[in-house]
Amino acid sequence: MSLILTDVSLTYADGDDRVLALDNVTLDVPAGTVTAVVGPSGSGKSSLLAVAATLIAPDSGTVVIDGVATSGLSRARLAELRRRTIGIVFQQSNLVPSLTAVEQLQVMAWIDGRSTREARSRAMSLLESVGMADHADRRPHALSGGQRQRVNIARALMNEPNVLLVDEPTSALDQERGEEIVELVTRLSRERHTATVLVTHDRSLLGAADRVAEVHDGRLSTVPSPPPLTPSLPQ
Ligand SMILES: Nc1ncnc2c1ncn2[C@@H]1O[C@H](COP(=O)(O)OP(=O)(O)OP(=O)(O)O)[C@@H](O)[C@H]1O
Repeated sequence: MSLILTDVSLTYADGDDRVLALDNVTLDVPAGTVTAVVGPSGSGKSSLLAVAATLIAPDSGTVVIDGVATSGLSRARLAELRRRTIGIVFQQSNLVPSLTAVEQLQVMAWIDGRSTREARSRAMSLLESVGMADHADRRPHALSGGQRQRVNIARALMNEPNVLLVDEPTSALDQERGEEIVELVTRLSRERHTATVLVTHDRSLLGAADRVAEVHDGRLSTVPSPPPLTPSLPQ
């Protein structure tokens, strides 16, 4: 299944004027692939993610998720679609301070009305797949920025979404941790067949993405992917 945006335009009210945030954007993200979206501040990256997440309805154009056209759906139906189909990793870690890593994930299943035992075993297996099984009982304050981001990513996958939207996952991390997070997102997207969009301002992190799309003043263009990063040789 996939995420398809076709001719999407979005404006925001700005006093008596309107700001054009997305200008006829078309993007097709197949299952199991990662499209990285890069662009300068204010170019429309967050707007693109918000439209893909069905959090903002575009002025025109269509968003089709898993074959479902989202325009005209009720708020309740959109909320259900988001819960079941879309995993979102926000730029700011929004883990609950009082919950352990495994509980952060379990909450997602509780909201979805699933059984506690099944939720715990799925949460543990996801933490394992992001390299955090040993830290399952730690609360956010006892985790590093990169570890918190791993828990965020695992949590976004808890309800087995077909679409994964990741907003600037590396902004609080150094280069090496940033690369690890992008590689992790790519591996998980392939393993779990998610159609993934990853927004970043840092082009040097994009070696792992299948495709890079560049956004400027709300217009999107696909650019050739950079070659994979090669490890530097010892001196
Ligand atoms: N709620 C809003 N009301 C009015 N204008 C907005 C609103 N949100 C965003 N904009 C404008 O829309 C344009 C696109 O903003 P957006 O946040 O999508 O860019 P961005 O590429 O994500 O930026 P950044 O990298 O700084 O987060 C900008 O000109 C911004 O000022």
